[in-house]
Parts: sequence; structure tokens; C-alpha cells
Amino acid sequence: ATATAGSAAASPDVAASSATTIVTLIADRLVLADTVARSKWVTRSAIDDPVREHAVLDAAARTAPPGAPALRVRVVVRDQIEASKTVQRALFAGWSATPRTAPRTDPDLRNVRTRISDLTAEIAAATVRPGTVGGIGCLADLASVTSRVVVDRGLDAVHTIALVQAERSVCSR
Ligand SMILES: C=C(O[C@@H]1C=C(C(=O)O)C=C[C@H]1O)C(=O)O
Repeated sequence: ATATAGSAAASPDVAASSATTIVTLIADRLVLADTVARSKWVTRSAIDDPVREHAVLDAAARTAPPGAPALRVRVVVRDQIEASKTVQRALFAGWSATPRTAPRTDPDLRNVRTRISDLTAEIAAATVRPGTVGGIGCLADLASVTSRVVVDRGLDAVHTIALVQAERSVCSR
């Protein structure tokens, strides 16, 4: 790696470790979409839940630290919601096509939704933390961390695509 002049915040190690933090949080949140999808399938609920989506966005904007760019938090959290629905729709499509693989029992969503809320707040905080992701090398760090997380967790194509979708705005400023 080429050494870059500059502050500690801009050092390659710090940037890469913050990419690891945010990608890990995003992947942790995304895999919870499976449980949400199972519950919605069994209870015949809609994948889109505009009321809950609104609440998730507002809560994230509220937990963002003072002075943080609220719009940026909303954009990143919106990406998490859309990526979650990408996974849910793909699972629904698979279960429709092959009904014997469809879930039959309704998992309890309460704990999962609490965990989704907690992870959303952590993602929001990591998104706006000064000196973390962003700038030169951000996309490269994101790509290398993402490929490692995909392998480590054995993510399938659907979750991999949704993970990239969820990272869409991580490097924008
Ligand atoms: C995850 C859910 O499904 C969708 C995704 C949401 C999210 O990622 O926060 C919120 C509402 C739903 O449109 C859910 O209903 O909890």
C-alpha cells in the first residue's frame, strides 16, 4: 500500500477499520430480513410497511448526534430499509416458486425488531462519525471489506446483492 501523508483520521488503517465496522453492522442488520420475511409470509403481511419505515427513519434521525447531517443519516437508513425489502422479496419469490421450501411457523418478531432498531442507530452513528469512512479509498475499502464479509458469512447471491445495495451511500458525502 502507498503511504499517504496526513492525519491519523485519514490513515489507511483507520479508514479500513471503520469500513469493517460499518459493513459488519450493515450485514448484521440485513440478515435479520430473513426472520422478518418468514413472519410476514406466515402471517400474510405486506413486505412494505410505510408506517414502520417512517418510524425507523425518524428514530434514526433523532439518535444521530447533534450537528450530524440528518439528511445523510436518512439516506443511509433508507438504503438499509430498501435492501431489507430486496431480501424479503427474493425470499417470497423463492417460496412462491417452490412452496415446499416456504416457512410454516411464525417467528416472534419483537426481539428482531428491537435488534433492527438498535443496529439502525449504530449504523446511523457510524455513518456520521467524523474521520471514518469517506474520501479517497473509501470505495476500495468498502469493496475489500465486503468481499471478506461475504466469504466469512457465506452470504448467498441475494444477500450479497442486497449488501451492496445497502452500502450505496456509505462513501458519499
Ligand atoms: C424489516 C421490516 O420490513 C421492512 C423493512 C424495514 C426496515 O428495514 O427497517 C421496515 C419496514 C418494512 O417495510 C419490518 O417490517 O420490520
